[in-house]
Amino acid sequence: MDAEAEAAKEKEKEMREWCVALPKVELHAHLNGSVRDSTLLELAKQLSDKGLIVFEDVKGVIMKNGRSLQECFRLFELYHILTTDHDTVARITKEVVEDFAAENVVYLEIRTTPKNNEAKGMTKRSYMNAVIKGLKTVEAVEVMLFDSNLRTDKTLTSTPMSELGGDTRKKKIYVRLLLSIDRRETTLAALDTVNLAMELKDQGVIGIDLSGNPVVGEWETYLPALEHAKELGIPITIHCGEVANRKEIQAVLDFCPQRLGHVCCLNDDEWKKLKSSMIPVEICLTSNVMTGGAPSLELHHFADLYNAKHPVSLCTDDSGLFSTSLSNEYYLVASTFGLGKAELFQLAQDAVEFVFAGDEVKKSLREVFKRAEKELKT
Ligand SMILES: CNc1ncnc2c1ncn2[C@@H]1O[C@H](COP(=O)(O)O)[C@@H](O)[C@H]1O
Ligand SMILES: [Zn+2]
Repeated sequence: MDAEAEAAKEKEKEMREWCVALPKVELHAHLNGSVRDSTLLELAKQLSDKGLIVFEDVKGVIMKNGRSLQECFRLFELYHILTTDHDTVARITKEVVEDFAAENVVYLEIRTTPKNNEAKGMTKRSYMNAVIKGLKTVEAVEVMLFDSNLRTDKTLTSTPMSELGGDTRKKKIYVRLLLSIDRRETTLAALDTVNLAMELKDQGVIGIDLSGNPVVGEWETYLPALEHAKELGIPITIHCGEVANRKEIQAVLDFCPQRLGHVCCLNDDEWKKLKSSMIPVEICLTSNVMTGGAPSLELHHFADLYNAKHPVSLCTDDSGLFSTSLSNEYYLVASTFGLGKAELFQLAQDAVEFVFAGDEVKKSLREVFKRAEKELKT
């Protein structure tokens, strides 16, 4: 390798490490899309030992690189076969939190679809109990799940950055849950999910998401549930424009949720409407490029929104499925759009304002960033 290539490699390494050290806020992460490959393979092996699947076939699918949008939803079918029993749901939740905390995510909203599965004796409520149990078993890091943590925790605002960033002592991470309505669900099932979110609001659940295969289902089916959530004052985020469904994109923009995911296939009028709405957008670069929502990283609509000073927050969507991490998404923004460290820091910090958690949490997170600014060289 010549000296120039060597220097470029060194520079990339330094920037990647800086992106890991940067405190980050993750607002769009699906639980089952964020499972480690090693865990999926282990679960597949167990089912194969019981003769329920053929390990080699499943391994090929899990490790495959191609991830078209429709392939993703076929993969989720497989993931759900592997993960949907109470103990495994608790396990993957624990691991997902640990993985995000390990790369200095200081606030994490995990979204997941509560599932009924009669064969496993699972109801939407028992599925969520397993998720919450998983959060409580995290050991590698201190999970701040309740607002009451803030009253008992006097140390967070005075915790040195070194503790939040990869030191031997326990790091802290705020975790909140969003309940996803899957586009395959009926109106009644969607309403059940909203009611469950309300029941679990003292257990870390703070919002509702609409997701699932964008070529399936009708907006009118979920609307009563989304309106019910709005009436109850539950914050809502909606997957918008993963495919060019004009009628639905219009309806979503008119609905005015608190946040939007993706916004890939908007036409000029919808784009204008989005920008004047100032609704924060969860940007998922790798996911959009892999699934064809954006033609390439270079041509991703992040640049347009960022330059227009539209509120945006970088997110992973499905870090397991797309083999990415939030630090990698920040690195991609630096390497693709030329943002420097000061701009990346600002981008990470701005996301604090779009979290669904309350003012006390925001205040603590602002403190985290204030301290980090002094310690992280920008
Ligand atoms: C790639 N872009 C995407 N677009 C739409 N929905 C997506 C998604 N990625 C994930 N999901 C939604 O999240 C579920 C998996 O996590 P949970 O079982 O809920 O934890 C998927 O089944 C799908 O409904
Ligand atoms: Zn998503």
